[in-house]
Amino acid sequence: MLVFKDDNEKKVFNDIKTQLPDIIKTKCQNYDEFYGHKLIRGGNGSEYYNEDIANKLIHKLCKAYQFNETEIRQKIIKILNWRKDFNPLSAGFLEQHGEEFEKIGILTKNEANEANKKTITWNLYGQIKDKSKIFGNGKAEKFIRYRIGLMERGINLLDFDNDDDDNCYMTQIHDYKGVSLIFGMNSEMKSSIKEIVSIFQEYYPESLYAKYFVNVPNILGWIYDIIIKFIDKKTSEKFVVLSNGNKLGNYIKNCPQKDYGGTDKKTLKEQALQKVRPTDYGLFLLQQQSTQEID
Ligand code: HEM
Repeated sequence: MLVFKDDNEKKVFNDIKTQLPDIIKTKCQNYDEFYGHKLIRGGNGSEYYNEDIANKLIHKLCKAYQFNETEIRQKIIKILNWRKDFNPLSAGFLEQHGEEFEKIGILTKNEANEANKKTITWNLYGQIKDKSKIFGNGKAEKFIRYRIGLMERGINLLDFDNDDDDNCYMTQIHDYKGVSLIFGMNSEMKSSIKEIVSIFQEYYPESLYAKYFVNVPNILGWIYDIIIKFIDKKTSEKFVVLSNGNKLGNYIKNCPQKDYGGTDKKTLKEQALQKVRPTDYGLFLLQQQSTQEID
């Protein structure tokens, strides 16, 4: 159910919903997909429109920008144009990113977990032994597409059609186990992190519930201090840093017992989802792109 604090919020939501077809037509190159779903009725792929889901996503956008109508309009234009140009659906479901990236990213979904901790993206960044393979010259762009691809697959595991709100945000975990204590940050690594963080902040509103950084050696606290400078307060309030990975079970009860101190006997690798399917509309758009490319 959509919750409005007052009549003004409801009015802003209704105004945005009414204006969306025109905004999308005149300012967004006709691109009407957000988080895998169709935001407006009619047009190409009209059979994929689901009003409940569209309402939920429009409500998310309103909430993200505190129901400020002008700001919501501007952000929608930015987000949809970015989605059209960057093509995160392709990064998530079509592109092959290479084994060196894939082995550090895991997605899990556990219905038994607490609300909005059911869908989890795990980033095993401590396993990066050779920084140059990920952040070396010219690699950064590939890494960014991989990371956004993982984000998109995570978004696809969320439920926007349920009445309850218990799986419409995701949780993310960074595991720095194994990280070298003399890990320096080269400029390419710093700028990649900065870019990913800014893409998440700008283009993935209301998607993150909580973010845990585990197995963080105290001696690397300076990295946190550098990165936190370019994170907005609304995002950083969701961060929890744990030097001991086994404490994660205090926050996510059913996470793997092994390494993370939860109750689930399955290891993280055993829990990892092998394949995530795009939404029907996402698949339709991807198929259309490949037909256009062949034409
Ligand atoms: C092994 C060295 C590290 C690597 C390769 C690494 C990698 C990354 C990457 C790629 C991101 C972009 C956001 C994402 O992928 O979700 C990121 C974000 C971040 N990292 Fe690390 N990191 C390292 C060490 C650390 C350490 C030691 C800390 C201390 C807690 C830290 C804290 C953060 C924070 C706070 C963010 C921002 C997250 C966000 O805005 O979503 N990182 N890191």
